Amino acid sequence: MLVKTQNLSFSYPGAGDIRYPDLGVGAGESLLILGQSGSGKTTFLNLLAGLLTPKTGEVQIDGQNLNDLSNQKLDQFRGAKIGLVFQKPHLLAPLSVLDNLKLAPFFGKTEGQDPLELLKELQIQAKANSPIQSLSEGEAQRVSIARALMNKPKVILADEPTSSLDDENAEIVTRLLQQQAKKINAALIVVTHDQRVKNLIPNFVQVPQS
Ligand SMILES: Nc1ncnc2c1ncn2[C@@H]1O[C@H](COP(=O)(O)OP(=O)(O)OP(=O)(O)O)[C@@H](O)[C@H]1O
Repeated sequence: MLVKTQNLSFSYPGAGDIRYPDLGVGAGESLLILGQSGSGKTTFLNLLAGLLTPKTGEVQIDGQNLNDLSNQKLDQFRGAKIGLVFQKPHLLAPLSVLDNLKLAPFFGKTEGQDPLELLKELQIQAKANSPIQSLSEGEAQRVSIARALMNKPKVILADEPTSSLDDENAEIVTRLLQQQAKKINAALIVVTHDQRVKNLIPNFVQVPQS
């Protein structure tokens, strides 16, 4: 299993515990995280990425228990092993598409994939030298997927990646995420409300744990 969780719970100060189902996601597998608004889905992704520390339980990514890593080691581990995709692409607007992609191996201290090859697969190679601020939302989201894939992560975590996209782009983005995850044999975990994504990825867990 590339992603394994056990007995995870979390609480924000002054709020009750959120309890999470145990997960096991293998190489090339995709899983949706479903649940009502405010149920704790984004918190779950942040726990899986090691951006939050659980109240109880543990997360294992590629055999590494995140609780056992110092903050500095955790940052490095995340950069090398985890690709993150958010609802709105967090890209550096004045930089070109290519320069945004090149930042990922720099921060992850990895060699990285060939960014031009990746842009070709995501059908946006024509935009390689364009500044991010000149892209449409669908194009920018594809660039953020390319950036998440640059270090060939073991795990791809995506939080509502299609919610600001029209039907055509939502389907393109979901299919590209699945194809790329399969190609690099990563585990893909997607938080979504989006029926268009649910139609393409059948496996899911529900938050909170019932
Ligand atoms: N930084 C924070 N401090 C305190 N409470 C928080 C914080 N972030 C989230 N919460 C609360 O924790 C609960 C879970 O939030 P979370 O964002 O994980 O839910 P979600 O299922 O992703 O919601 P949505 O589907 O609306 O995005 C919510 O009640 C939210 O208000």
